Amino acid sequence: MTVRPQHALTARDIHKAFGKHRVLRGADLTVEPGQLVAVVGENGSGKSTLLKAIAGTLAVDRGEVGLRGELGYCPQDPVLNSNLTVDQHLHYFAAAHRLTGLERADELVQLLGYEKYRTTAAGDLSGGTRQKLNLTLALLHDPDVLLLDEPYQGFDWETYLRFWDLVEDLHQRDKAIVVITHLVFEQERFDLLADLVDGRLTPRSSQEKEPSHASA
Ligand SMILES: Nc1ncnc2c1ncn2[C@@H]1O[C@H](COP(=O)(O)OP(=O)(O)OP(=O)(O)O)[C@@H](O)[C@H]1O
Repeated sequence: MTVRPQHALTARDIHKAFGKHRVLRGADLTVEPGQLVAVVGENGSGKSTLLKAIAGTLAVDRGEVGLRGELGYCPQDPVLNSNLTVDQHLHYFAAAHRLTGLERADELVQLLGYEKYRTTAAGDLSGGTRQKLNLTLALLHDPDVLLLDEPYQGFDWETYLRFWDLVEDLHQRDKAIVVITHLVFEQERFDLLADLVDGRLTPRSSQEKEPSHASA
């Protein structure tokens, strides 16, 4: 008997208004393990609101979210403690995830190229380096479902390329990944592009790709 695997992520009929401003008006998204999805849309269309809703950091007015496995969420604005060093952040987050070692953290710090700032307080880091730490913290526990809100902001070109290598590695390892991006020229990287327009997501077929097995 073939058992259909559960989706990694499902968001159904998500509604969110701020006062009279109805930002999300029935957004649906389904992502399978091993699928890389881009959420695109104009400034203010509600992309960050959608990711916050899926991550559970923002209460929705209506709708349901289902996640399978562990979640890693990289918000647009780094949530860091200015007084703590990079290493302290890594230790605290590792402890919170009950990790026994810092191997993955070391790997990510090296890959993103900011080893020399490990003893620097987050408040003294540049914007790009803060973002590197933000991304490292989201990936530290090797989550199954990843929500990345414009994760490469402030990255130099070298780091930007390494970031996409990292995403490709996660993609190959069957992680379900949702990335908010404005970079339309990156669209060939994705299995699915979903346009957020008028509070709803519409899938966009990406060029000559194989038909996708997930849908927005
Ligand atoms: N806490 C809030 N209170 C009131 N309005 C909000 C709040 N958060 C977001 N909004 C409004 O909701 C709309 C969608 O914002 P959101 O940040 O989700 O858009 P976005 O698509 O991520 O934009 P960008 O591409 O500029 O990052 C905007 O008009 C924004 O001003």
